[in-house]
Amino acid sequence: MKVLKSTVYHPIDDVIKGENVIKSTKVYKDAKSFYLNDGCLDEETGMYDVYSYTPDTTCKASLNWGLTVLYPLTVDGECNMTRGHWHENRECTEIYYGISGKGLLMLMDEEGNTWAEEVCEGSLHHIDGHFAHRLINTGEEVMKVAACWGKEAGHDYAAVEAMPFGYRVFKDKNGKLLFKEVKR
Ligand SMILES: O=P(O)(O)OC[C@H]1O[C@](O)(CO)[C@@H](O)[C@@H]1O
Repeated sequence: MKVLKSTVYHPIDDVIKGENVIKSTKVYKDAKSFYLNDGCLDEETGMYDVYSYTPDTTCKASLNWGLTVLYPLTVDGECNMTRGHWHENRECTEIYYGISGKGLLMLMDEEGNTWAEEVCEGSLHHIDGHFAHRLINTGEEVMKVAACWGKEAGHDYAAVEAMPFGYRVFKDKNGKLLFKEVKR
């Protein structure tokens, strides 16, 4: 029997490396519209990195593997977060796996009801395809979260812009979290 080496590696304390892995970085100038106020950060500040491994296959139900690395920053007191999206294909679910750091997985249903799950090392999260999702780093360390989702899922950002998440998460000097309800 032929035994092959994997073409992709994801050491738990590192990032995904190998064939068909793409890294994208969101810098402040492209992320500032997500926040309530301008944090006056340098425009090129790296807010988060997303590594995506998309296997080379024609199978429609193929899965992607990803890693989000969210830096411990605040923007005028608001915790650093991903843009957030629904899947274009609401039948596609996603699983998140907390690797390190701590934060929240904010979820919102199609009526706008918003809640969150605590994300920490080892936490596993199933995201229903009908829920918008966003990661928020509420800690003092880099937050790393792995994800597995269907290649056919797509990203629907427009729906989140039309109906933003119901809360914003701020942190005071003592690290106490404050959840501010968004008026719609
Ligand atoms: O594009 P957004 O909303 O910033 O989200 C990035 C997220 O997208 C994914 O790559 C796939 O849903 C997640 O792993 C990651 O957290």
